[in-house]
Formats: sequence, C-alpha cells, structure tokens
Amino acid sequence: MNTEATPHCAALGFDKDRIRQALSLLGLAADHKEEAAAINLLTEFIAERVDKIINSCLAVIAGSDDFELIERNIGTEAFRQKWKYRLRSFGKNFATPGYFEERLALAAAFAHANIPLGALQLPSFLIQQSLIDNLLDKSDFNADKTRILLCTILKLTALDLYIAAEGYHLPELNELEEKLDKLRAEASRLQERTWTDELTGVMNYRKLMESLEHHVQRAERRGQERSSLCLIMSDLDFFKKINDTYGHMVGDLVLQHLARRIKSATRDFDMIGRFGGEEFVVIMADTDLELAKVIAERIRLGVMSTPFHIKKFNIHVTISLGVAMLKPGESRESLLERADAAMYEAKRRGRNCVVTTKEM
Ligand SMILES: Nc1nc2c(ncn2[C@@H]2O[C@H](COP(=O)(O)OP(=O)(O)OP(=O)(O)O)[C@@H](O)[C@H]2O)c(=O)[nH]1
Repeated sequence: MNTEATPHCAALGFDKDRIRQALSLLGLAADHKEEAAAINLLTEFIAERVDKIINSCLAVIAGSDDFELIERNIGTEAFRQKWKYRLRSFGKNFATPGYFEERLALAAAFAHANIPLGALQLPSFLIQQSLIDNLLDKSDFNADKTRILLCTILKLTALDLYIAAEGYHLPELNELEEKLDKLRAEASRLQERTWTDELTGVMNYRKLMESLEHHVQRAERRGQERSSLCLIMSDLDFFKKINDTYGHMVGDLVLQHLARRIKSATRDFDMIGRFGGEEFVVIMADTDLELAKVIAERIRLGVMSTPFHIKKFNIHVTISLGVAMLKPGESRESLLERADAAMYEAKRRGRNCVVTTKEM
C-alpha cells in the first residue's frame, strides 16, 4: 500500500489485511460478479440523482447547528462537491485503500471541526432510502435481481457508516492512547524518582525499607527451609578522613563509585539500597548465610582491589560488612539491627573485613 497517498489509512492502521477483514465482516467480496454488476447499475442510477440527494440532505440539516458548523468549517459548496464525488463513487472499487482513504479523510475533517458524526452519516442513509424507493418502482426487475441490488445497497451503506465511524473516532482514540502512554511514562519516571537515592542511583531509604518488609513477609510465608533471607550492612571505612582530605564533593563521587562497585559484585536479583550517609544495604532473597558471606567478601574485595580514580586522585577505599540471616518470626528492624551489630564488630576487628552474626 502506498502509505503516502493514503495517509489516513496508514495512521489508523487500515492496511490490506484490515480492509479485507472489514469487508469480509460485512459480507463484501471484491470479486463477486453479481455484486459488481449491481454496483454498475447503482452508479448509473446515482449519477442521475446526485443533486437531488444532496439537496435533500442539505434541506434536512439546513438551519441546524450542524449545518452552521459545516458552513463555517468545511463550506457548503465544498461539502456538496465532496458528497457528489462520494455518491458517484458509491461502491466503486470499494476494496481499495483509495476508497477507504477518501472516506476516512472526510470523517477526520468532520471530527476536527467538531461536526457530529450523524451529519456525516446522514447522506448515506438518504442515498440508501432513495435507492430502495426507486428500486421498488422498477417493475422490470425480477426478484433475484432486486434481492442482489438491495443486499448490495445495504452492505455498501453499512461500509460507509463503518468507515465514517472509524475515521471519526479512531484519531481521537489514538490521541488519547498517546496521551495515556505519555502519562504512564511520566508516572513511572516520577515513581522511579521517589524510590531512588539521587546521589547514587540505588534504592533510597524508604524504598529499601519497603522492599525489606516485602521480603521478610515473603520468607515468613514460604518458611525458612524454602526461602532464606540474608542482609548485608556495609559501611565505608574512615570516610570522614576522605571528606577532610579531598573535599565533600569528591566524597560524594566516592559514594557513587562505591554504589557501582557493590552493584557489580552482586547478582542481578540482589537489591541494593542506601541506608544512610555512607552505609549501603544488600537484600539477598533465597540466600543462606554461607553464600551471603561469600558475596559480602566479593563486595569487599571488589571495593579494595582497585583504588577509586576520581578527578586526578587515586583514592584507596575499604569497607566493613556485617551479614545476618532472618530468623523465624523476626522483624525487619531486628534483622537490620543484627546486621548492623555484625558490621560494628567488623569495624572493631580492624575494618576492611566481613563478620556474620554467627561469628560474633
Ligand atoms: N561527601 C559526603 N559525606 C557524607 C555523606 N553522608 C555522610 N557523610 C560523611 O561521612 C562521614 C562519616 O564519618 P564517621 O561516622 O565518623 O565514620 P568514618 O569516618 O567513616 O569512620 P568509620 O565508619 O568508623 O570507619 C561524616 O564525615 C559525614 O559527614 C554524603 O552524602 N556525602
């Protein structure tokens, strides 16, 4: 399909498949010989009555608010010409994108001008009425021919009404969908911001506590054998000295680097949060104390092995870590306190080491 020549079809998703689908729902087939013959007859018939049908259509809406809107936004003469074209082409090449395009475009113009859909559909009803009235007067048509003509008129009118409704409402729906997508994206960005520590990009205190509560309850529900939960509390060693030596801004960058080092030493599903100034917590679901200690060691080594290169400085950083595993029925506060106590024990033992609650 040439999407440039049929921009409304392209924008509203009327590709070949969708057109075929719509036609088959209405029982219209492009290769139906009797229908094609009926359309030829209709074309001849309509050509003689175009002006009469349009005049009666304008007479019905004359003086109404719809008429004023048409006059103001489309122009009565332009409306008359558009309808002349539409009536003359009623049913001609109905299975082509061009047929859909012309009708979708007019529907979009009506929607844009806030003219009610009814005013757009009215001529379709009038043409149907006029065709049927005249058909019944034709005594030379046999029952079969009359039936085919009647069916064709009804199906083509239904197609016109369907395209008009789609062209009228779909752009609005698409626009709403787009706005909704933007709002959703904005909401998730805002939510992300309320959950994230601005300096380091890991979870902030609020989100950390919320996640911890969630995991404590999950572990409680599933039972200790099936789901053990561990926590690492880590604290930068001699951070005051780093701040005093290099300045607070470099200190901030140290915290950013540290968060990245912790992240790269943990697994994808471990959750990292900033507990306070230079304290970071790692929540490890489905992890026992032994494995948690291995990961804590990996974090410690990951931090100390290479100095942090910040500005022109190479800053040697170490951290002390405490590891605790959730006991049955224990609260998140108690778990945090025990991990904190283990971390202080690591400080007491000379820093740059890992202590589990089991080793205290
Ligand atoms: N740059 C920077 N410094 C912070 C931030 N939050 C806390 N601090 C500093 O971190 C330092 C923590 O100092 P202390 O509690 O004495 O601990 P420490 O010097 O790391 O010593 P130990 O923990 O005992 O090894 C303080 O000087 C705080 O001002 C922050 O967001 N940015």
